Amino acid sequence: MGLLTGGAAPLTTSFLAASALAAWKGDLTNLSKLASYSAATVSGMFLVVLPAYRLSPFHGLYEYPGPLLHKISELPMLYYTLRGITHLKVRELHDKYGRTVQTGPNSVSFLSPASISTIYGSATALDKASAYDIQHMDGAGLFFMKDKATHARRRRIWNRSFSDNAIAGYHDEVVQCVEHLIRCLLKRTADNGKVDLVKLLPQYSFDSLNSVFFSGHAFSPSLMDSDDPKRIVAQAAEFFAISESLTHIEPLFHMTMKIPGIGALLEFEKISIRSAESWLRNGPSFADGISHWFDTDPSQPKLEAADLPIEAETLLIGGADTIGGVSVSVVFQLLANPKWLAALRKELDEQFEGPPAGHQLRDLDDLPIINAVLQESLRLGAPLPGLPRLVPESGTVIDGNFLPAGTFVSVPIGAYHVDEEYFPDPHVFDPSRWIDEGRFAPSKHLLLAFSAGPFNCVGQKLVFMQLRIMLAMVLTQLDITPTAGFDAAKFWAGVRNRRTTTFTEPLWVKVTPRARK
Ligand code: HEM
Repeated sequence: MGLLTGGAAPLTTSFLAASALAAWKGDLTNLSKLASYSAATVSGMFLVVLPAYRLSPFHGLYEYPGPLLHKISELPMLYYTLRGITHLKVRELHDKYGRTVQTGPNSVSFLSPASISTIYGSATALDKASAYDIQHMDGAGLFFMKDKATHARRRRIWNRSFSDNAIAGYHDEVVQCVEHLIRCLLKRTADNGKVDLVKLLPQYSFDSLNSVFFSGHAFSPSLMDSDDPKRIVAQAAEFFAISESLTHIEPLFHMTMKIPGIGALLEFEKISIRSAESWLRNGPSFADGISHWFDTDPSQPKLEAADLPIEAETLLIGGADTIGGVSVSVVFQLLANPKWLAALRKELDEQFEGPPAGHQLRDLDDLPIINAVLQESLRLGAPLPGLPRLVPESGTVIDGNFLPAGTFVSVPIGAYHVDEEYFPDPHVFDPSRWIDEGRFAPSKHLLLAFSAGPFNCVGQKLVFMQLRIMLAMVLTQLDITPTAGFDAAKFWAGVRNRRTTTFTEPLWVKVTPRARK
């Protein structure tokens, strides 16, 4: 991960000190000489010695295939991340070098179900890598916890918000938010003749999370009404993108955070702190998501109030930014694949006569097409990239390869999801790959969008519930037509991924009340 890692840090330091001192020869009268010898030595170190070491048989990853530039420096991966194209570039690396590729001086990427099981799976899961230290808020948050025992204790608290009962309790809030979305889609179309889904759907997603988890106390007014003048959606995405990029220059992270101007990018941390304080001040107005963490049952572990800000940050990014991006992807896929839009509408029309009443929306779990459409959209548009894990002291064997202690390993989600061997015709949007004998079959293939094992996504049931309700209500009540000039290939080529999915192209549509035949 880091520029100085790759097993070379001790070697680097000793070499540096020894060569600068040797050149200086103890001449106390000329300290500036020491400075210039040191500068020359540091440059030599970075330009010659470190790369030579990283390419040498003394380096633990010598045997691993990968491009020379990646073997000597983390900079290529940093560059791809800054451009939001890591998922595409890592796929290209695997196409060229095979199922195992060295992507950085100390990082190896694997592409196989067996490696998923070794790296992330329950029994053998490796620890989270130091990339998870890239945050500087006070308090301890689930997402950033690396120690498995501490993590498991906090996870028990979070799990309470995602029990079947808890999720059923969010149903009315979710329905009300989609009703609000529908009004907003119609109003923006009426006002401007069209509406940009890239802008509106993430606003909807933040509003929905605010209602469901914060009883609406995180921010006010709603982003769909205000059009987000404080740029909450954009700031969350920028925050996520910066964190992802900094994982490649991790040793410089804390230094970077002190640079004037960079701190302003952490405005999102302040939003999270204010959201937590507001919830604590006002309290829940129903059994909202956060209220489950402060359960009054004395036998249950509770969250410390001091940890709420960092957990609020996880909620706003992990729970809202993700669903926002996936909502755009799923609607885009339906517009780009009218055959599947028609199939989904048919399924919904057969299930409901007219727009479904709120209570009817509780029974969408068994409908094959709506669930398969979501699963397929998550395959092609998974928001999170590779999730780095750390090889323990003893080293480990993955796919028959020995990895030395301290190596960062991962399975790149985007590259895995378009692997021909596991997903034939991988770039084709084909929900039928998730349907078996007329039923939704999520385990027909291995989807990695929510990761696997002890650190997997705690919110996945809520994701499906929320997106199913959105699709069912919107498609039974509205007609959505792309505006003239809709270019599916161009839109999809503009998808960028840096832990957050962003879109360089707008998705303009016209929305009208549905004309029923
Ligand atoms: C489409 C939507 C979502 C996707 C694709 C997604 C994906 C993921 C993935 C891949 C991870 C593992 C991250 C890692 O190991 O670094 C994760 C973790 C997590 N997700 Fe999600 N997520 C989504 C929505 C949500 C929602 C709605 C919530 C909460 C409201 C949520 C809360 C979390 C939390 C708290 C973690 C950390 C879990 C742990 O360490 O135990 N996510 N998510």
